[in-house]
Amino acid sequence: MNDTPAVLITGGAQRVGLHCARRFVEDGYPVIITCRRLRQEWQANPLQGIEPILADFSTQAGIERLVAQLHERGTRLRALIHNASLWLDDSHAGEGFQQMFMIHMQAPYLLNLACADLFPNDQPADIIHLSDDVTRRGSAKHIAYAASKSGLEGMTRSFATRFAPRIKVNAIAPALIMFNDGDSPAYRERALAKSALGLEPGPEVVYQSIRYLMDNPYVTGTCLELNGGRHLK
Ligand SMILES: NC(=O)C1=CN([C@@H]2O[C@H](COP(=O)(O)OP(=O)(O)OC[C@H]3O[C@@H](n4cnc5c(N)ncnc54)[C@H](OP(=O)(O)O)[C@@H]3O)[C@@H](O)[C@H]2O)C=CC1
Ligand SMILES: Nc1nc2c(c(=O)[nH]1)N=C([C@H](O)[C@@H](O)CO)CN2
Repeated sequence: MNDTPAVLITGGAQRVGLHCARRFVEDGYPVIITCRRLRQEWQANPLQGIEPILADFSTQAGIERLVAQLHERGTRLRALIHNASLWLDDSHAGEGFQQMFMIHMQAPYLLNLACADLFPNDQPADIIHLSDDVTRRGSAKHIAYAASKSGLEGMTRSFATRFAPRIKVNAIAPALIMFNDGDSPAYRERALAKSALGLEPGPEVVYQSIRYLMDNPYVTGTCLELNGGRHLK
């Protein structure tokens, strides 16, 4: 059995998380991802080097089940990457707020507290929170989403203080990384125009940012901007 500590990516079954999971495998890391459902396509094309664990963070019990599973199987962690996310607008009102609080704040909070002991003491250790550039200015249409991501960024500093010097804790605040299939041409044009660089970079820039934070021993308690110069517009 490979006893190299694993990289755990929550919500890693698609898009940014799955890209990063595959890149970590290419770079020699064992990878665990969480997802709420296994993908049909994995029957014909199994995930190489990536172990999926079913986990739903919409309830505290679901989060605690993941904690128990990781301890029961003796998981050792190199990095815990909180990628799982719901991007809901405010038409979802209180239910949406509750769900995004659970996924963007409660799950990282409980997992960080309960899984800190899974990091070996004598090796580099990282926790990385995936936030959003929207925390910089807020969002008129995603108030609850922005609030929950702001809370996640605040926890970055708190956990960095609590876990230093053993575990580094940082956040990444991306702006547009990759569109969703249903995004209209008009929406895409508007989104691209919001940044100085005006591009849809794709998920590799997130992997590069994660590796920067993991490979640099002198960075903790920070939030790395990854926004194409949106703050310049
Ligand atoms: N894409 C972009 O342009 C941007 C992304 N970001 C951030 O980067 C990260 C990755 O983005 P992206 O790949 O688009 O994310 P997705 O919207 O594709 O969501 C990632 C995963 O989150 C998981 N998830 C959702 N709800 C729950 C839940 N209740 N319990 C457990 N897991 C859940 C889903 O897993 P499953 O499908 O298995 O249920 C989903 O696959 C996110 O944190 C996002 O907020 C920030 C700015 C821009
Ligand atoms: N969980 C998600 N969060 C976000 C997504 C997404 O697809 N899933 N997408 C965005 C947008 O790209 C936005 O940054 C630009 O329109 C934000 N967060």
